Amino acid sequence: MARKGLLLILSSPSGAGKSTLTRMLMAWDATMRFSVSATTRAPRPGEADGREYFFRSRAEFETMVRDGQMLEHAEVFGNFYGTPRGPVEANMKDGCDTVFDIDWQGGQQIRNSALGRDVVSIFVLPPSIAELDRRLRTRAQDSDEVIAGRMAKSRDEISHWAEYDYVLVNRDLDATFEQLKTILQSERMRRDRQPGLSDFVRTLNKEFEAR
Ligand SMILES: Nc1ncnc2c1ncn2[C@@H]1O[C@H](COP(=O)(O)OP(=O)(O)OP(=O)(O)O)[C@@H](O)[C@H]1O
Ligand SMILES: Nc1nc2c(ncn2[C@@H]2O[C@H](COP(=O)(O)O)[C@@H](O)[C@H]2O)c(=O)[nH]1
Repeated sequence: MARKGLLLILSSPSGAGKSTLTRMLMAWDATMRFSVSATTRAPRPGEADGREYFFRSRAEFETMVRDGQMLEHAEVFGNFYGTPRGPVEANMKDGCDTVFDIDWQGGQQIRNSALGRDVVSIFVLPPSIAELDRRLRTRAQDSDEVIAGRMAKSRDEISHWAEYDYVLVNRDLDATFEQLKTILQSERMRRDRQPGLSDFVRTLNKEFEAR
């Protein structure tokens, strides 16, 4: 049986560090594929179309939804975000794992979809609300108004933590990344144990028979 790709979903309140952790994971594991979302929000300085996001107009986004091209989509902080279905299905077919940086609404939709059995979901919490605010400010990518809006929504996002398989408190970045790698390695072992071990146990049984 061909190996199935895992769907590793990372969610958190804005600024807790999931994009940073996702980038670290992509740099660490060359086989991991990043699900590039489509969004109607404007690009930040340094963001490129097709790399961080597919930047689309509202009309283009609505067409993608209407044509069934989205695996999930949601309104987040006044903009639309969605996961294009095609690349995720291609990754699964190739037996490659995919990492998603999406909010709780998207996490819920993918978990409840036909692909839900292959989901491993991780919620990232900030060490404190003051630190969350500090991280959004020091990232220096959003206006004060946008930051205030994101902080106001963070309580609601955090209220979904218990829906996730794993919860990480991102205090020290390197320590959190170690935990993330441990989760991935364990989940890969669980997925791979059947095909590999069946052959090995058959060999052990032959040894029993030869005694
Ligand atoms: N453990 C940490 N300690 C200190 N700073 C951190 C830590 N983790 C991430 N950061 C910093 O916090 C800021 C926000 O991180 P990041 O952009 O990854 O958050 P996010 O959860 O992806 O936010 P969004 O949902 O808005 O995309 C960045 O400047 C990042 O470098
Ligand atoms: N439901 C989805 N949420 C998504 C997707 N892509 C990103 N996001 C989430 O939106 C917020 C804001 O992101 P930002 O890049 O503007 O800071 C954050 O929580 C992302 O995780 C998606 O495809 N679907």
